[in-house]
Amino acid sequence: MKEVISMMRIFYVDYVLVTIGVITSKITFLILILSYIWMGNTTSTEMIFYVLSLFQQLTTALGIMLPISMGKLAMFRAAFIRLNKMLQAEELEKFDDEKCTGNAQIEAKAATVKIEGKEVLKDITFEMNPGLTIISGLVGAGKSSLLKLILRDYPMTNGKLNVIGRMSYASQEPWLFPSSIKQNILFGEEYDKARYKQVLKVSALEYDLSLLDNGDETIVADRGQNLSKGQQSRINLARAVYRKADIYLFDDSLTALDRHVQEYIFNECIQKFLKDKLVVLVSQNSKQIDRSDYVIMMDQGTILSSGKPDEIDKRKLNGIKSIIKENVIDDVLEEEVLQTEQQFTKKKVYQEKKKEGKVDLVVYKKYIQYGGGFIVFSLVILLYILAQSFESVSDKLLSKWIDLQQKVLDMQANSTINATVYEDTVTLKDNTFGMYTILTILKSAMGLVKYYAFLRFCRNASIRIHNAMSSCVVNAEMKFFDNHFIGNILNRFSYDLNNIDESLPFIFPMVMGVMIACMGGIILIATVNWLLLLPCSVFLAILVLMRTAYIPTSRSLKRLEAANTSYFSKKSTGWAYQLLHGRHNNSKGFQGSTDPKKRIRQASRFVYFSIIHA
Ligand SMILES: Nc1ncnc2c1ncn2[C@@H]1O[C@H](COP(=O)(O)OP(=O)(O)OP(=O)(O)O)[C@@H](O)[C@H]1O
Repeated sequence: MKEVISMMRIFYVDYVLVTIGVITSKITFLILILSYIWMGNTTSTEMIFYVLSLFQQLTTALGIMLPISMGKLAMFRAAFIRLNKMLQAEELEKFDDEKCTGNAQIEAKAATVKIEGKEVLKDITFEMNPGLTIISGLVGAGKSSLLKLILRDYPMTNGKLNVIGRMSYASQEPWLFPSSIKQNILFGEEYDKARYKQVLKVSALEYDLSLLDNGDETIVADRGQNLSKGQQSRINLARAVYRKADIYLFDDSLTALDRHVQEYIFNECIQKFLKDKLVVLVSQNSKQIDRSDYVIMMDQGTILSSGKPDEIDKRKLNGIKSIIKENVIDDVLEEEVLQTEQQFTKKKVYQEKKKEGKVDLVVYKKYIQYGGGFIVFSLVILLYILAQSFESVSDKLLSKWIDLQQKVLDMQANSTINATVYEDTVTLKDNTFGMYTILTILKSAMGLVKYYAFLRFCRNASIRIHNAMSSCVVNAEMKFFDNHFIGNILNRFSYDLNNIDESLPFIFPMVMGVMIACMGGIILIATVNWLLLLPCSVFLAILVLMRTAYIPTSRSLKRLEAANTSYFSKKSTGWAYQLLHGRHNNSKGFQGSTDPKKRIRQASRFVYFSIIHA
């Protein structure tokens, strides 16, 4: 609500500037003509209206565009300052990991990490070389923190860390973004068909994808709701494996999988596919520990013991083993995974669709109701009609006054003219001018009043729509959030509300102004010479024809853009996650130019602007 009020203030300032510009230009025109006549020049109605039409063009540039540009300049300044502040923000330490080096090593010496005053890692010393290193330990021992230290996500307070080689990381919580499964795996990396197929195989995804109608083109819903936990984990893992790297860091990536799948991935992926790489796996599985090359056991942020599996302190290993999930738990998990996997093809998720045809009348009706109702809306329209009547009558009076002025000048030149007739003409001329001046002031005041009334109407509508939407979303059943992408919901609050809050108050008065001005113009023309209505109706017919071609096209393009914008809104939530957890992958992530939704959105936007200017 505060935002809407602030935005409306900007509009008020914009419109006051524009109205002042328009009023000033009208008064300037009046002074210009007066000065011209008072200097003894003769005029005619044709000439005055010709000058008026030229003056109106000047008014557009100086009275409308200039004040608006000044307002936009202020907005540009504010945006520029904010952007600059963001660009000047402190950066994380950079390290070049663009290319694989072919050799890999991680070495830490007395590394300590302190977060918010707490020592998360203490005096960590190790050396990891190609082969499988398993980090094990109790819950909260510091395993994930150690991976984050290697990724340089956690800053070191003491000690040294040296990482050689390109890294790839799979987080403990599977992270998926709303796009196809394929895009989730590629994550901006080049598509290599052979490697991709191989990765699907070693990540045990081939069978799952064969169950889906669209295979790997199936869209992943928000938080991967249409996938089982196991499938999410495997896609998360496949993404890390697909990336060509020297070092692979897997944070508890296999735990959510059933026993057989765990074993399959451990054998096929970790032990075979990545056999020459430096692989770090967080695991508490004793079988995996036994088959690793190097083990680091952690407790309370320190390394309890490290070395080859048969070298490490068995007593400590036994302590760890006791908390390892037993097969009984694995079996329960397996059953759960199977159940969810059976459901997975049945789940229906709402898909954004482009609407067709005209906007329903009920939409306009609702908007008017939110703005204050039909009576308020009629009053606003009445103000517009009143302002236009003043405008038309003042134009008429102007032409009458010019004719009378000319008549008076002619009478002054002709000495035989009757004095009473002369005086009557002068009085009529002065009265006409008086009326014209009053109407010019009135129409200027009416211009301000009508804009203010309209903006208040729009502001009320915006606030009420916003409140109604918020209350609907807040009170919605959980099912609503399960079936709708968060991006769709966000899109309603950002893109769509933005159109209502910002575009409508600007465009609607313009449309009404032009419509009523056209009607006023036609009436004025009819009062001068009704025969002029004939060419007028030809132009009107051409305009209506152009409108019938333009409106459906622009409406359709706007809908296309909106339908594809939701996709970006939902990705933006992924972006935040990527910033937190995927930064180290240095991935191009969502920038992939192959994204069809992105292309459709950009193309529809471009065509829309092109047809507006055409
Ligand atoms: N960003 C952080 N801010 C504050 N404390 C943190 C942060 N990261 C980790 N810690 C703390 O450090 C300790 C180790 O956490 P970490 O997640 O590394 O443990 P873990 O061994 O991976 O646990 P789990 O097996 O449950 O994943 C915990 O006590 C945790 O609260």
